[in-house]
Amino acid sequence: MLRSCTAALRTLQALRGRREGVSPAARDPVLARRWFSTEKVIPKDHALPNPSWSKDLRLLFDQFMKKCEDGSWERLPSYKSKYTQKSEDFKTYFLDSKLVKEQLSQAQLFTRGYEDGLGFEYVIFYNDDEKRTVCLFQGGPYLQGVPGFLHGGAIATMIDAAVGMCAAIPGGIVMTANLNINFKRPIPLCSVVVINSQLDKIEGRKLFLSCNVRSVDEKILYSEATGLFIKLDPEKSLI
Ligand SMILES: CCCCCCCC(=O)SCCNC(=O)CCNC(=O)[C@H](O)C(C)(C)COP(=O)(O)OP(=O)(O)OC[C@H]1O[C@@H](n2cnc3c(N)ncnc32)[C@H](O)[C@@H]1OP(=O)(O)O
Repeated sequence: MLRSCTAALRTLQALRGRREGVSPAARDPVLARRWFSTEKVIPKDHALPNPSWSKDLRLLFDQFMKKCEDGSWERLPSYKSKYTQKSEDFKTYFLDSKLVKEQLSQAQLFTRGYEDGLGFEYVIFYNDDEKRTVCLFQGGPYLQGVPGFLHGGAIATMIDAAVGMCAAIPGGIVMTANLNINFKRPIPLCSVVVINSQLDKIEGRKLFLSCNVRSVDEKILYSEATGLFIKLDPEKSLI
């Protein structure tokens, strides 16, 4: 815990130490090359190890990557901001698509908005046969609620994201209609937990899911949740 917190704080200090009044491109030759080059920038996949990841998180990541080798599990990539077909599909549910386009150009995925190690560090794996996801999550120092522990809203966010992926893969364009969480034990800051999500049933446009959050050794049950996700109706606008 201490080591991953230290790595996160080092990132923060490095950011704070940057000289003021100098553009990011002037500070960073790699960034400058990207800005002034015509080559296409490949978005960074954040669901991969970085120096802030603790030993526990790396170990679990390696175990799941092994499980991916026979194709039963799949690692889901994750981007800060990436304009995908899904973003395009979502647009059709908004009346004012010009406004949406402007907003989307600046938009970032909420769970990827922090520098490495400070907020949500996670990777989600999906098993299609079992219609379930496993999310390996390390909550950084910026997610504190009660001193030393994760904020309930941060836990809810991560559960929503993990369960949401479990619903979105079979369901397509879905939104959370209901999320019910029981917080049973506080989660220590910078520790690693495993979020297991399961698709229980589909009734028309409704997808019912359940979820639990456990310690790496599975001995502690931190939270349990159920979620209802609704597949959007192409005939209905959201606004
Ligand atoms: C890949 C992404 C991962 C990230 C995951 C993050 C996901 C999110 O956080 S989404 C953001 C939070 N959610 C929202 O903002 C959604 C706000 N809600 C809405 O827009 C709408 O209520 C919406 C789209 C969910 C459903 O609206 P609509 O399509 O009109 O459905 P509607 O016709 O009212 O209901 C469909 C069925 O669901 C049921 N239902 C809808 N809402 C609920 C609810 N809260 N509880 C129980 N049942 C519900 C209805 O009773 C109906 O059931 P039936 O078919 O049996 O009659």
